[in-house]
Amino acid sequence: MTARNISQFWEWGRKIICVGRNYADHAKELKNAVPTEPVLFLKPPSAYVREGSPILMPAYTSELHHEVELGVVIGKGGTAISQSAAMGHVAGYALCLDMTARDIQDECKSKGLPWTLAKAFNTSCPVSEFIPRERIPDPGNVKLWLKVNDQLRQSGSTCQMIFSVPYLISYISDVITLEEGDVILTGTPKGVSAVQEHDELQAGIEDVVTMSFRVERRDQL
Ligand SMILES: O=C(O)/C=C/C(=O)CC(=O)C(=O)O
Repeated sequence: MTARNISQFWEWGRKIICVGRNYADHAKELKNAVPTEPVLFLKPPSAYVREGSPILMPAYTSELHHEVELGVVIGKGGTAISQSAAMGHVAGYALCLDMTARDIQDECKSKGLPWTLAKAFNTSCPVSEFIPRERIPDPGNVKLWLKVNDQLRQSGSTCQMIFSVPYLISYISDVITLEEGDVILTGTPKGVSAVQEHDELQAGIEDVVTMSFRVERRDQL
């Protein structure tokens, strides 16, 4: 799959499967137990936003958090993919943000409700350009960072992930068939924090890609 085709998928929309609590330090900073199995949730394709458009903070949250993540772009679909075959299904990568309405997520957690309002709103998944797989030879050794208004907030490496990319592809595809153009968000390292209207977020994968987004407030919803 070419970079051009993949960017079309983002415009047409494919599903986004997210992995929560995949870094022990982040699980602990939110006072969660370190998981023994991947924690999964979904974002719809309408969550994607590309550079040049703002992240729209829903009116119902007063605590919007950034979470910087490595996104794995699926190039060849499959069900019940083995770990040994998993990397053959990867077209490439993207730098992604999992924007999270933390106050709403906490409320949902306390009521035993799903996280949809907190995680799946429009523009909750800012993404970089497509990164062909050759540019990231080892997805288990990728340095990620995020700054808010030029101040470093997150800095981590995918070597800290609890569940590796091949494990996640295998685990997810047992439950949800993966299709060409799907993206797996692999979880965030520690350092998540709140952003405000008019903040500028910059994020990067060291030596590979950078991206920036402005936060604006959405008037309704
Ligand atoms: O359980 C919580 O309080 C929060 C979990 C998350 O938001 C997890 C992630 O999205 C992540 O770890 O990347």
